[in-house]
Amino acid sequence: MATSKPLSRFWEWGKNIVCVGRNYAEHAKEMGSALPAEPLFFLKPSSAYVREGSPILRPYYCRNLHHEVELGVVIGKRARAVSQEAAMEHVVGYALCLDMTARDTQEDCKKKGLPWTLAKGFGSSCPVSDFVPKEKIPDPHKLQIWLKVNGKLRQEGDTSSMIFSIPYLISYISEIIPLEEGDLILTGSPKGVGSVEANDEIEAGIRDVLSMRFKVAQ
Ligand SMILES: O=C([O-])CC(=O)C(=O)O
Ligand SMILES: [Mg+2]
Repeated sequence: MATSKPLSRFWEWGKNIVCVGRNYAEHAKEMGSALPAEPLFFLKPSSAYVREGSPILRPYYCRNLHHEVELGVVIGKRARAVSQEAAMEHVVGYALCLDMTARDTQEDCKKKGLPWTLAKGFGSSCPVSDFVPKEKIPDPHKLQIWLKVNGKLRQEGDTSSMIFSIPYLISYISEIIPLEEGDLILTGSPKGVGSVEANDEIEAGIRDVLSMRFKVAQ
């Protein structure tokens, strides 16, 4: 049974990967997008996970693969229409995640009014770090997340700049999508997203907590 596995291996049995978009004003601005009045979200399949040691694969139809570094929130207890006040009781921990995006495909989908699945949901579109238990992060809204490509800093953001807080996101999403143990919420990317090529090395981290490395392959 899935739930008998230790939580530190959530990516092996996590079901839903819910990704929040435009949750940092400066990233919405760099994309030329309006600020959302309510959270915008989309899904990745659970087969999108990649762990360190395996490469991020660029889908064959993509010519502009972008990195987005995001704080991931791991759900530890089923959440259905939970209040903001109760939301954090449903969190068991965190992970650092990359929302890998076929940016050219996404632009095309936006123009045609099509869903973002091809742009956001391909295999290996969700690299994840080790699981970090909730106790290790006293305040998830006071974290600095960063990302380097080939040693050069590209993204640096503070989770205090999120437009919608983690309790708000859990409450809002759980009214629409029942969240289950092992599900992961990606909380959106700060500014500085950009392209990666085959053989590039992405390093990303949560300052004072963890870092991770991934190679990009064709
Ligand atoms: O593709 C986008 O810009 C939306 C998104 O995922 C984010 O803001 O993290
Ligand atoms: Mg994103």
